[in-house]
Amino acid sequence: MHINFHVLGTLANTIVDPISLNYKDIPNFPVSTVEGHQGNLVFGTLSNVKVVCMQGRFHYYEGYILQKCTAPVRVLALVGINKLIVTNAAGGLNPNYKVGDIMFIKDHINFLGFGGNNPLRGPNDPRFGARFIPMNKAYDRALIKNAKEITKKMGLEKSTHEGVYVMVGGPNYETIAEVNSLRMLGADAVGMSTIPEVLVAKHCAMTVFGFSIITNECISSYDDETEPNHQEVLKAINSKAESLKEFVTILVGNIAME
Ligand SMILES: O=P(O)(O)O[C@@H]1C[C@H](O)[C@@H](CO)O1
Ligand code: HPA
Repeated sequence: MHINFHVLGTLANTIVDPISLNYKDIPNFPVSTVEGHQGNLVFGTLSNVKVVCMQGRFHYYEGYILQKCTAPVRVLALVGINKLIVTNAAGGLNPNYKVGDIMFIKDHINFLGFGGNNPLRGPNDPRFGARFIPMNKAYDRALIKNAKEITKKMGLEKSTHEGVYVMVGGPNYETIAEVNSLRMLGADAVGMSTIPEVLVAKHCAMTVFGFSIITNECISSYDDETEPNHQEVLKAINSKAESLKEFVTILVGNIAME
């Protein structure tokens, strides 16, 4: 199983018998350039399950093409990973979402993909998967159900949602008109990542579970004086790190028992 715990890099510290490889020491691997993304691939066990954890991911806005951003997912497939947990920091578009809430991703809107910017663009490599792939069942329903049961037992029910994630290119945060249009499209949370990795994971038939940590409430009024910033994003993530580590550890154990 692979856990993409880029933002909660501290999860990697709970991995038993860790073997950590710095991205710069892996041939042709991209390197993380974003604050909070540490840049290690950590192998070990969690809940007695063999896992690989990515401490740091790659974004289109860093200048990498999407094929490069998602290359690690294919590396993981080649080392035998068939289940992927993806996480991200996201702005809350849904007015009911508060900072620190968790949103299980039930679906996504691939804004970059609408124009054809897709990591699967180009000649298809049939060793990984088919040319045309369905995405209507991208996020595993059984794992969402399982995750809901865990957060309920942890007393997090009221701060947990199930919603639609939309990816924009970044690195700027959204204008007010953009926030309002993304809401109209039916998105609940907005971020700058995750979807390319999910596309590549689905191409090679991985089971995917994803969740967003709501790090800021998107600003939708011209009267609002506040501005989003990366420090508040990091602060919100850090404040949730312990409970999310517990959540992921239980989820991994449950998946292994299935
Ligand atoms: O890497 P993710 O998508 O989790 O983090 C979001 C998007 C940007 O990298 C950053 C903006 O604050 O947070
Ligand atoms: N917009 C886009 N990406 C983000 C945000 C946001 O408000 N917060 C964290 N990542």
